[in-house]
Amino acid sequence: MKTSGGSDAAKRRAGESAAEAVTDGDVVGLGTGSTAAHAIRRIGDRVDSGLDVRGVPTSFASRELAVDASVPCLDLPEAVGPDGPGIDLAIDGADQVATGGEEDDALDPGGALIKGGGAAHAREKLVDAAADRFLVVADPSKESPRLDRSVPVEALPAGRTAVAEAVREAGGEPTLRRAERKDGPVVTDNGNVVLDCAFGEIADPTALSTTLSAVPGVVEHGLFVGIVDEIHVGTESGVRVEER
Ligand SMILES: O=C(CO)[C@H](O)[C@H](O)COP(=O)(O)O
Repeated sequence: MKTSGGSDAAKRRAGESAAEAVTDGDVVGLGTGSTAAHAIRRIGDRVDSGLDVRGVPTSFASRELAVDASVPCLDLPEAVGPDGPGIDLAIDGADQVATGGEEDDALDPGGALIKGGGAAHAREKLVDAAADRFLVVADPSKESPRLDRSVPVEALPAGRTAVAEAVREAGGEPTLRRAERKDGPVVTDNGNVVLDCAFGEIADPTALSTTLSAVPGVVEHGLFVGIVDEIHVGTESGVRVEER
């Protein structure tokens, strides 16, 4: 599994803290990445102790982890279809979490995220946005007043050059994500490619999100704006939980 950012102990504290928010009968969105993996394992321990939950995985990797941890799974269409139970909460990691700035700043990005370091952001956004509550799990290395990391943009393979051009027109510099242990690009669980797009400091995540979503050939991008309910930040000594 891809890992990034702070210590594994801090990630574990964050993941396990969010896993404690799961209650009997819940349907839980299961995020992707090394921090969300701790939450999945903890939910699995609680299932072994009798907790009744069903997980909705956000990726091939999170489904595999859930199966290993004995967490029963539902597909997203089953969960959110007309006869489905819905999703009570989702627990997912992030590559960067905006902590925000001045209270009177109309563009305060507090709670906005960049996701997609594991190229799973399209399904993650579907699941996280569909949940009644979305809990982010992170360590302090992910926090920043403003978002300034590259934004992953999942694009249809045939649209990659047109999408790259549109990103340049929007002020970004796109780089096709390459696989580490295979020749050629990373291919997502959906069969698409990923452009990592550097925009520098993102003053207005909402506006950039709208711009990127409107580009033909963009399947989904990694800016998550206005959907976070709680952020569980694991530290070396404990967990800080912030509501949004
Ligand atoms: O968005 C993601 C995958 O697409 C991950 O949640 C994000 O990359 C954080 O991963 P980690 O917890 O391993 O640092």
